[in-house]
Amino acid sequence: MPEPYIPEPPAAPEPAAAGGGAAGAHALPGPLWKDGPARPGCAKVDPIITADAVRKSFGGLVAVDVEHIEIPRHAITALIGPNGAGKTTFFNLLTGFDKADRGYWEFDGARISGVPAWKVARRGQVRTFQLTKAFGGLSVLDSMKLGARGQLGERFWASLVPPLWRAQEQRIEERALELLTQFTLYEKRNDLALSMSGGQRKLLEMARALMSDPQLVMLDEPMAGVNPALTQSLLGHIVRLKEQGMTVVFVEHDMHMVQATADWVVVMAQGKVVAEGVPAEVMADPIVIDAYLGANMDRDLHEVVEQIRSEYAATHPAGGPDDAE
Ligand SMILES: Nc1ncnc2c1ncn2[C@@H]1O[C@H](COP(=O)(O)OP(=O)(O)OP(=O)(O)O)[C@@H](O)[C@H]1O
Repeated sequence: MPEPYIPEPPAAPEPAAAGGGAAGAHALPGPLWKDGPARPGCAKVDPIITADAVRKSFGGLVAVDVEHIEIPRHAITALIGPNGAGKTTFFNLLTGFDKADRGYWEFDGARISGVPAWKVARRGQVRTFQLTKAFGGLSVLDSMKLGARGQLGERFWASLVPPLWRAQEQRIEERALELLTQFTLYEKRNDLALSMSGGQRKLLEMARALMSDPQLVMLDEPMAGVNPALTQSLLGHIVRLKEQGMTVVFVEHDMHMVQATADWVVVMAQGKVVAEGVPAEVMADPIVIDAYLGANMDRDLHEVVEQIRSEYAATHPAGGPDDAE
């Protein structure tokens, strides 16, 4: 289980780099944002998502209240924040899995607010879930095939022309096997998906999301409940998605993972975006530290860390027993 992290200001944070990115191995070609210092809602050079006045409440509780946000294209953005900050709810809204009270958002220049999840996915924006979805009694390969977009075989006219759907079926199977190989799950292709470890199911979910050749992949706590060996492998896969030209947004509690992977960090607290920027600067931001510690600043830090750890453990059961790959 990943441990929650209380950010500590680094001794000398790096100034905003021209590339705006984190790990040098996969540096970006140019800055991600425009006009002055990074701040909540700052304009991006090339946003893939733009959202305005997004609000969602549950009874009297305002879970999400985001004024304006832009997600940079071809970058890895980490969405962080304390438990209950509204991260998953915001994911659900952007991907059409939940309905906002109000708000407008665009994906790749076209409105997708109010668009249902399956249509959002068809347009090229897919997501995975914090707790891996049930795969029913399907084999690994069959659950991959279900992730394919626009299967001709499902269409009436195509069903009248068997060669058409056969060709489509074959392409889908080839793509599934290719992705299973990439995600080191090829040997498991005929196993029941349910028989796999929690970490392997996370890999399968990520691989399945790619069956529709998305432009944007949103991962909700991809590393939660995953053992350290598989965590490294998942990190590698996330970085590779960007190298393959995709944009990635992921929710993560472990700041070491965020620093190792993200080019950009968005911090939510109490439903709002309270900070944005490159990882080193965001971690040093007193607003971020305050968001994590809240009203606990006067308490012993170890005591606070232990409390947050136990709260996190109680609300985030492991996804299942983990095997190494
Ligand atoms: N279906 C729901 N019904 C009622 N309240 C909800 C519902 N979903 C979320 N909430 C509440 O909305 C707030 C934001 O929850 P959300 O799960 O989005 O936060 P989060 O930042 O993803 O938290 P975590 O890091 O613990 O997963 C919380 O107070 C939560 O209890």
